[in-house]
Amino acid sequence: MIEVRHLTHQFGRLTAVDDISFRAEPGTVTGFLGPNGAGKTTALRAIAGLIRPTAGEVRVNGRPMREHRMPLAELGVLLDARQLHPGRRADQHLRALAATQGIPRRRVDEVIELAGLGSAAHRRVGGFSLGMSQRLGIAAALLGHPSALVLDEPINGLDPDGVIWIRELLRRLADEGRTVLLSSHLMAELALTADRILVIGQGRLLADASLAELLAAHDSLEDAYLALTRTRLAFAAGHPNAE
Ligand SMILES: Nc1ncnc2c1ncn2[C@@H]1O[C@H](COP(=O)(O)OP(=O)(O)OP(=O)(O)O)[C@@H](O)[C@H]1O
Repeated sequence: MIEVRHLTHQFGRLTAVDDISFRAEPGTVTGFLGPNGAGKTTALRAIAGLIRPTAGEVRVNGRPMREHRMPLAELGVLLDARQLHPGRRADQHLRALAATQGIPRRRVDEVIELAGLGSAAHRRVGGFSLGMSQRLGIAAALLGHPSALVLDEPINGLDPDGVIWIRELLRRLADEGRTVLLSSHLMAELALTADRILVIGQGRLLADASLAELLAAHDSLEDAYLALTRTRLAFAAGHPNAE
């Protein structure tokens, strides 16, 4: 379970995340949708405990991340898949991460297989494509069998097989009772993957609804997204034609 209460984060004068509250529940794939610069990554970083919010709080399985003794077992995180030491081999990277929390080496082999990286495990990550880096990031996120996951744009760079692979993986993880929160710009893909949709614009939460609710009110997730971002953001800006 991921609980976000009145989360606000400012970078100097810029309010990147503005008083958002929501829950991502176990057994559910929750999709975070919003335009560039809406605040998705900042919110995910705050959930992962990588930045301290200006206001509000975030709990993962009942506690802030910094209070968990075995963080990799609580929350798997994929943020910037490219931010790895380029000279390290994929298996070395995963082994080093596993060693920080006493995760056995056989789990490293398991996640390498699960991510389809078997043939690339001994290659240096500096030579990886974006899709391979994403697969490695997902392998790392799964290392500790976490009960919750936050994945920032995990579909970016994946080939068609990879897109199907991650769709099925996220479904399976949710069906196992895990909490899955991912961001994506790919609305058609989110419509196939997510059970619940959070729409964020200019740091604010514009919608928190099940996919079924959104599709009952609109022809597609894309229509729902466009309607929400146009009318709510116009309203927030005091636009006279806003609903
Ligand atoms: N480290 C930082 N320092 C200053 N401003 C930042 C920093 N990180 C993000 N921002 C700003 O905060 C706002 C929200 O950025 P964020 O990356 O969270 O959005 P996003 O929804 O993830 O966007 P995208 O879809 O483009 O990845 C943007 O205006 C961005 O420029």
